[in-house]
Amino acid sequence: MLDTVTNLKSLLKDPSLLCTKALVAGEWVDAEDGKTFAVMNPARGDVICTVPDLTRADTARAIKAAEVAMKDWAARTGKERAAVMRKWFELMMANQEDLALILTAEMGKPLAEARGEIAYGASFIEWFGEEAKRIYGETIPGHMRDKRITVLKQPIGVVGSITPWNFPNAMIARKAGPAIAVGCGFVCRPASETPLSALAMGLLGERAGLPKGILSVITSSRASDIGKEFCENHAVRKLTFTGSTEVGRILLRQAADQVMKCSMELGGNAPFIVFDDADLDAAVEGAMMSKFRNNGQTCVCANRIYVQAGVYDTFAEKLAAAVRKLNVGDGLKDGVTTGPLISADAVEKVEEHIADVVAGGGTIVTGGARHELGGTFFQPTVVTGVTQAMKVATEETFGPVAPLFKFETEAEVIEKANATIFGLASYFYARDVGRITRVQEGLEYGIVGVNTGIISTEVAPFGGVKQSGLGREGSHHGVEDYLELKYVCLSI
Ligand SMILES: NC(=O)C1=CN([C@@H]2O[C@H](COP(=O)(O)OP(=O)(O)OC[C@H]3O[C@@H](n4cnc5c(N)ncnc54)[C@H](OP(=O)(O)O)[C@@H]3O)[C@@H](O)[C@H]2O)C=CC1
Ligand SMILES: O=C(O)CCCC(=O)O
Repeated sequence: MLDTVTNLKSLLKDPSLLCTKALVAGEWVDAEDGKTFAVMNPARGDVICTVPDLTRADTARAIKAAEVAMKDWAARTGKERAAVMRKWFELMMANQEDLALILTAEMGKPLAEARGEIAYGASFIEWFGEEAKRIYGETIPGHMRDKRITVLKQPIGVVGSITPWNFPNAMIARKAGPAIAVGCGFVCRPASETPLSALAMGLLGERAGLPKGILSVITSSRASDIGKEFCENHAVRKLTFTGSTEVGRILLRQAADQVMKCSMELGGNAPFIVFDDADLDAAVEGAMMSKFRNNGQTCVCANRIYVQAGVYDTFAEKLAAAVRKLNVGDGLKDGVTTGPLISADAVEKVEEHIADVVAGGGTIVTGGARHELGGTFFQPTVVTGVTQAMKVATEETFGPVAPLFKFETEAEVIEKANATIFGLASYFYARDVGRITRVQEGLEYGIVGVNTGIISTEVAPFGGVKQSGLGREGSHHGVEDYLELKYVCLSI
């Protein structure tokens, strides 16, 4: 174990970024009961280090500290808060390489993608820091001659955050950014698989000048305990969650008891549609990015690829050729494009989906099995002959499997694309302007990528409809979920 810590530390320009204590109420601490849990490297299957396994009581301390600290923080001007956030952004970018190394070690994505995620995460801190200066209220013409109506926007209160392992930095940044920018205290509980990126962000936030207690990082293997503390502690006024729809539902039920405002960024089942008038090479490139980014482990990854009959075979050949060029391996090695899956469970789910396609009469064009590297490495896979009756049509695979469905007409594919409880991201490739307009309007999704496989940016509202979630993250809309409106009626 010590060897691995030393190895990772020796790669870092600033070894102090590899934190093995938790950040609670402005102090770097152990768990109150002294327990710890191990953080694994999914590419090597060994332990990187251990971190404190914090309890509900530790979380309650962090919440109390956030409640106290936000009084002064919220009273500062937007410009003052923006200055601290600017510094935080700059420190994240100055330490991009170290943060990326830590991220790849604990999560497995290739280093180039990890660098991209750090820049993406930092962009939310930068963007929302700038928004801190623009939290405008309103005046409304009075309803009587002697009445003046104003609407104030005030920070909602302490925010509890629960995030997944697939974006250990960016998912926290796009919640912490708006919360802290508008003046809230923020208590985050990163996924138990990936606490190290969160701790490093916490350390840089501290160095940037965030006041003690404004940001706590609760490392814990006891996810449901921490979720309960967030939902039952009266000081917490907002819960923000990214993860599966299943856990989102549990948290929404729990949060109902104290009528807490919730943002939920949940599962997806993204359709990726290729029409026969599309630029096929561009569509293949877009599908590669959308499907295989993060080894298929994002909620906006293409999950169902619908290809119009006339171009189906050609598209399948071109996609399979591109997939065969992917280089699977340890994300820390040069030239690797595709890391391991996060866990043995994830591998099993991928295998289950492929077996279900084959049992239903589908064909494996490339891949289809565990990778010779062993562990949780899996061959990037393309399957054809996929139908709406198969599991991949309704379940999120969260892995490197591109299932190709054949369709004939525009109306048919819109109906099939919408036949899901999810509604996060969708994509299509076409050139006819009438078709582009009809299809973007017809897709029941929070996000539509037209002739692009990448839609993520801090300047646009990210979020889903139906059972993919509630609320939007990013853009000027992203601060609204962290604010309360106060209507003031002045009689003169
Ligand atoms: N929308 C998205 O981006 C994501 C979607 N998913 C989907 O969910 C599937 C399962 O992935 P998984 O990571 O297990 O997602 P989960 O929804 O189980 O986990 C997300 C976060 O919630 C925490 N959590 C789990 N149970 C509870 C609970 N009862 N109360 C409070 N917090 C809880 C987890 O903690 P811990 O780390 O300890 O488990 C983690 O931090 C994936 O295969 C994918 O289909 C997953 C991740 C992200
Ligand atoms: O998987 C997620 O939860 C978010 C996808 C990352 C992004 O593109 O913003």
